[in-house]
Amino acid sequence: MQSVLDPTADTLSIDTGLTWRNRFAALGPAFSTLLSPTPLAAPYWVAQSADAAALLGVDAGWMASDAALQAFTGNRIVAGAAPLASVYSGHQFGVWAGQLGDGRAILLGETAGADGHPPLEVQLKGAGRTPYSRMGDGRAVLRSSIREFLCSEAMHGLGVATTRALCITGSDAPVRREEIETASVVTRLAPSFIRFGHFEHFSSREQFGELRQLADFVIDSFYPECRRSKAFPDSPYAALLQAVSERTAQMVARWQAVGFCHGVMNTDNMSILGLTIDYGPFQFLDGFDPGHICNHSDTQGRYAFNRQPNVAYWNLFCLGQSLLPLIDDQAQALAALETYKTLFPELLMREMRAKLGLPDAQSEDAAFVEATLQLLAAARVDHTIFWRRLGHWVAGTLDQDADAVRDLFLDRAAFDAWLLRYSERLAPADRALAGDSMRKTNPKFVLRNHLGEEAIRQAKLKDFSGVHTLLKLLRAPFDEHPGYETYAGFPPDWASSIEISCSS
Ligand SMILES: Nc1ncnc2c1ncn2[C@@H]1O[C@H](COP(=O)(O)OP(=O)(O)OP(=O)(O)O)[C@@H](O)[C@H]1O
Ligand SMILES: [Mg+2]
Repeated sequence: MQSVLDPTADTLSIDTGLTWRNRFAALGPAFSTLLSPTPLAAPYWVAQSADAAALLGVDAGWMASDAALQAFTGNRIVAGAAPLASVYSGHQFGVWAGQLGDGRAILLGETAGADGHPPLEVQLKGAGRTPYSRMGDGRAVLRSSIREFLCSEAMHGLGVATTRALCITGSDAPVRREEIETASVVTRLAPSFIRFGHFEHFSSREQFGELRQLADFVIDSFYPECRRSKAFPDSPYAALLQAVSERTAQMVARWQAVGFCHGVMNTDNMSILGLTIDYGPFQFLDGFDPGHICNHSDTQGRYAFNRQPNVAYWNLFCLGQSLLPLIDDQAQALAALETYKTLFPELLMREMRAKLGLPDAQSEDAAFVEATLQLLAAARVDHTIFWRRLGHWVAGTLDQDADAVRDLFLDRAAFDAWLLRYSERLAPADRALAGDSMRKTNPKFVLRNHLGEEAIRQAKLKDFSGVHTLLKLLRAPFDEHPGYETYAGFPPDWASSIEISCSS
């Protein structure tokens, strides 16, 4: 679908200073539709991530220009880019949904990368209708775009594999959701935006030539070691399934450790590179509730916090099924998937040991971690605050007698019994060292719903300072940031009534 550009606008293409190579576009028309974004009236800047700009290698001065604003809103053609919408399918809430595709995210293209900057795909989310928009309007609203922008950069700050966000622009153009809101575009970056759903698409249609082409592209571009796999010397595709299982295990283990609930783990929202993708109804846990459901539309709780590890396996299984025509041996596919089942618990245990500052691995650690989580769950103790305060107690810098941690629990006796057990386990550790490493894995700042809501409320009034402040804190969430204590505090009472649904 070729959009009609504003005839009064300067239609000369914009030079971003980047070199483009657009490999996904070169896969051919079975994979995507070439099209231009649909311009938005009178765009304005909401925020930019200087870190993401530095990663991409785009000039900081140029990012301040009107040309950048127009380019990243999709209002002007970018020289050298080959914009497109890709086709994928997927399972949504456990049910086969058939064809989906980029209904509102338009891939500008892929940079060639140079001088220490990796090649990256640049994608505009909310840039207009595509052949895959179905009933949708191709737009994203300011509210959800701010959440996506901030959470992308927050997750990177937390050390979670994720798509990145370069910038966010807004327009007063109205967008109808439950109420009339305004349009926004988030520019996302990733080495690739290919999802499990891309594979499911071609497999389900028995387009095995395209399936192989896609798998070869992913292997040669991102997993070249799969051609030399020791475990699967005869099948690079089984090796690919294993490699994706590993990356997914790493991603989900880190989610669980930081208390991140994704909310829509459909197979079309699972990255083939193991990146967190699609920040919709996500939530960081406030009080620790293992069964927490963050997506108001998820009535069955399929994507509850403690179900995420199993859902990831279910999704990998779908990917495995879609790769079967290439692997051609069910036992090999199952063996590749088995990697997730063995690796995930190991990685999660490693994360939990780090959170606890344990100096080594012992056989009773699993039971101790379980007891710790039960203690937190029983009192719905604030997840982020507990771990952060624990680190301070271990380091002995603040809170020598653990009062600040104890205060989080109603059942003081249960806490003291736990603390005794913990102290014994910690005894051989260098406390200063342990406390220091705990504060490098247990963040002080996470993007809690109420913090996002407050920044969104201001942004709707054209005050973007709340977004900028959150970005400053969340890009470095382990730092103390003196003066910003309120952003690290307990959620207000109204936070529990925030309802985040799929509407975005
Ligand atoms: N407003 C919209 N207009 C057109 N298509 C949409 C819209 N909202 C969602 N879709 C499409 O519906 C499908 C599922 O949406 P989902 O919420 O998972 O993705 P998304 O948030 O749009 O984007 P992404 O997964 O790229 O972050 C996708 O094909 C998506 O492109
Ligand atoms: Mg999606």
